[in-house]
Amino acid sequence: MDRIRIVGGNPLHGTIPISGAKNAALPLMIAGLLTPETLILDNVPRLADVAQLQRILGNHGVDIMSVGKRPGDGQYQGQTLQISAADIIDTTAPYELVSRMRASFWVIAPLLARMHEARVSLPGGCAIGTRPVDLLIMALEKLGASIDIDAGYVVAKAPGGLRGGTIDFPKVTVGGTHVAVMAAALAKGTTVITNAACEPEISDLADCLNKMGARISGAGTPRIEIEGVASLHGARHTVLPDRIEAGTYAIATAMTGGDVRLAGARPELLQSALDVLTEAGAEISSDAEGIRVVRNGHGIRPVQVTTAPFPGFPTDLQAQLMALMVRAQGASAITETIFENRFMHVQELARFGARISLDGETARIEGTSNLRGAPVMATDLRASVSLVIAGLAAEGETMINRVYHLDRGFERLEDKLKACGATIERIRE
Ligand SMILES: CC(=O)N[C@H]1[C@@H](OP(=O)(O)OP(=O)(O)OC[C@H]2O[C@@H](n3ccc(=O)[nH]c3=O)[C@H](O)[C@@H]2O)O[C@H](CO)[C@@H](O)[C@@H]1O
Ligand SMILES: C=C(OP(=O)(O)O)C(=O)O
Repeated sequence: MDRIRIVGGNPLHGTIPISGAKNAALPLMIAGLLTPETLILDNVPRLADVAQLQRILGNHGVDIMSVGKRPGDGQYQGQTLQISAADIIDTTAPYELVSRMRASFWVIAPLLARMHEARVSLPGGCAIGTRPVDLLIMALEKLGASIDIDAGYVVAKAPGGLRGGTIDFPKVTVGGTHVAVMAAALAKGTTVITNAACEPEISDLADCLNKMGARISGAGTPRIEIEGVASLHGARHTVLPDRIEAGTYAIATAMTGGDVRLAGARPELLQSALDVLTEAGAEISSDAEGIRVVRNGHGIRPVQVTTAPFPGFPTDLQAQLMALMVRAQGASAITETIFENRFMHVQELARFGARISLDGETARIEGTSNLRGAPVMATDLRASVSLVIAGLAAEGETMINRVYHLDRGFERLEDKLKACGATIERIRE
């Protein structure tokens, strides 16, 4: 299993190109199941999760062609995927494929909408909480599906096709909203979703579906209205930049000091995180090319932050912010409200000398300037990268084990950081 070795202490200087968003690319690829025509997606990141979803879609009979680099493309250019679901040959998504990734469960929506049946294993994904799918099931039931759980599989049927309905989510759910939007796109009649997730990845999915002939309005607000259509056609869409990757490198720069341009990042996608970083003492500016993060001279100020659905501070940046606060000049507090078990990084950060205590859903962090490199274990995707951030600032060597979590969500992480002066290498085993 690969490991990552870091020798900390170098400030970051340079430009980091921001990849297409994992959490947008996955639902967009799944949306390819909704049409027999070809969906072309540009700027798809080269990630383990994308490769895994290609296998899952392949199992349903989807033909996926990856167009490699063309002359003139930059070193970090995302790939173009041509997704053709002309014939869906299998409506089962098996445990062996689905258990590794949360988002793969969402294939249930297009399969049900187009084929009127689906049998999908209950999902896996990052171990950050129980992560039930009751609200996704509720949404499909509101659109007329009958659902049974059988031997670990969700078996969904809608013999006459789905019909529009009213879906009021009691809790904001990104996956629930993706599923409801995809299913409703091909349902007969109008669907209204209230308390919908407002994450930019929802708007990206809706934009793409509208290019495919769907009639969706209000995406990006808590009320989405969808007028179902009989069929969707092919389209071409560019995946939006990854706000979590951008936020991660912004935090890394604040952690080490330095001056980094995040090329292609869009500030409006992560304003709450940028505001927190400004409060912590980083200088942030942006222009048409991306975001610039600078921290020179002065230290890191402590902050009090609570995670919340978009536009609040994202839970997917909580671990990274905690790594930063480990080095703050004073005491900070971070409250996690989205997932009940998303503090797995706390015990690993302690190996660097971090002083963190947990009090229910709040972590209290006593900052220290004395971080020492250590052997650590990556536990989930964002926790893993928080260890990279700590390692970049710690004195001496850090060895991160189990980096396959990182490869799920960060494209060429070592290359991007090395280009900005970090001492970081992958040890392949
Ligand atoms: C692939 C992807 O895009 N993953 C993101 C997505 O995950 P995901 O879509 O799984 O997260 P949700 O927004 O659905 O989860 C939010 C909360 O709702 C709960 N819940 C969800 C569904 C359900 O049926 N019942 C239920 O109780 C969850 O346990 C959690 O406490 O949004 C999360 C919240 O921004 C991010 O951290 C993940 O990176
Ligand atoms: C939790 C994440 O991914 P998933 O929902 O796929 O587990 C994430 O992207 O941080």
